[in-house]
Amino acid sequence: MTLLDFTHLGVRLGERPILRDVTFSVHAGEAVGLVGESGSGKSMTVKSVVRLLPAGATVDGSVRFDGIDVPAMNAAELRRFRSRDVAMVFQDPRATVNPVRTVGDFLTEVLRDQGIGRSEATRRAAGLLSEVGVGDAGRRLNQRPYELSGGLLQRVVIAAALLTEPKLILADEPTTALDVTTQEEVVAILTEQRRRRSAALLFITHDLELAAAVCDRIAVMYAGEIVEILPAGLLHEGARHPYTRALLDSRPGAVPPGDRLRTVPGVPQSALTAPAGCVFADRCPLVTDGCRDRRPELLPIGAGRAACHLVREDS
Ligand SMILES: Nc1ncnc2c1ncn2[C@@H]1O[C@H](COP(=O)(O)OP(=O)(O)OP(=O)(O)O)[C@@H](O)[C@H]1O
Repeated sequence: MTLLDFTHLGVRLGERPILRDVTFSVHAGEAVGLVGESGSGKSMTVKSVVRLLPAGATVDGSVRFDGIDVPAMNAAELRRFRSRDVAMVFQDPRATVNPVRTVGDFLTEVLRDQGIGRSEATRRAAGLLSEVGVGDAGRRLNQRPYELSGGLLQRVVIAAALLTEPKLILADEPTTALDVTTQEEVVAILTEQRRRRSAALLFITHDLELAAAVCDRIAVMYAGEIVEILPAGLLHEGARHPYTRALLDSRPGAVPPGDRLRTVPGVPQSALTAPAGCVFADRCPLVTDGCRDRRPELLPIGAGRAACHLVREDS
C-alpha cells in the first residue's frame, strides 16, 4: 500500500528551479534511501513532505500522504500530520534538542500536548530510552543535552521520533555528525526500531552502501531529479544509470587498497545549472548528441526505473 506518493513534484525558489518532476512512492513499512551528491535536492524532497521548504518556494505536482495532498492540508491537519503521522531525525542532534531543557522535557512534550499525564508520559519516555539502548533511563531523563555524547543524544532523538508511533520517519543524514562506530550503532537502532513498528523510512545519505544496508529501495537524485530507483539488493548488479554506476565506482571499496580513489568526473550540477536535455549529459561517459536534445523520462528498466536514453535503447 502506498503511504507517501510524489507525483511530478516540482519546487522553485523564485525563478530558480530546485526540484523537477520528482515521481516516486514509499510503501507502508518500506525504507527508501535518497542518495546523491551535495545539492542534488535530497533535503528539499524531504522538506516538501512536511512543508518546511524555504519561504518563497512554489510547489507544483503533488505530495500525498495516505492519499491526502500535503500542500492542501489546513493548519490543524498539518499540525496533526507533523505531530503524529510523521517524525524527523536530522543530522545534528544538538540542533534538534533544546539545550536548556532536560531530556525528559524534550521527550514528554509531544505526549503531554496530546493530553497524556506527566507520569504516564515519563513512563513511556523511559521505556523508549531503554528500547533505543540508553541505559539508566531514569537518570538520563533528568539530564540536559550537554551531559550526553552525540551518539546518546541521537538515540534520544530517535526515541522522540518513535514516541507517537509515526507511520513515516524522515531521516536526513542522521549519522553524519557521529564517529564511525557510533554511526553503525545508531543506524542499527533506527533500523531495528522502525522495522519492529512497521514504520516507513525515507533515508537521506551520501553513502550508497549505507543506503543499501538500511533500505529496501534506493532512489538516486541528480540536479533536482530522480535519475534511477531500484531495489537495494540489486544495487551493484542492477544499477543501469551512468550516474549510479559512477557513484558505485567512486566508493572507497571499489578500488584495491593503496590505489587512487576514483571520482565522478566533472562538477555536480544543480537543477539551475543542469543542461537542457539529460541533466547528467555533461559528465556522462556515454553521452551522445541525442542526450543533450531530449530529457529522458524515468521509465521501467530491469527491476527498477531509470532516466537514460542509452540504457533504454540498449535493453
Ligand atoms: N534555503 C535555501 N535557499 C536557496 N536555495 C537553497 C536553500 N536550500 C537549498 N537550496 C538549493 O537547493 C538545491 C537542493 O538543495 P538540497 O539541500 O535539497 O540538496 P541536498 O541533496 O540535500 O544536498 P546536501 O547533501 O548537501 O544536503 C541546491 O542547489 C541548494 O543550493
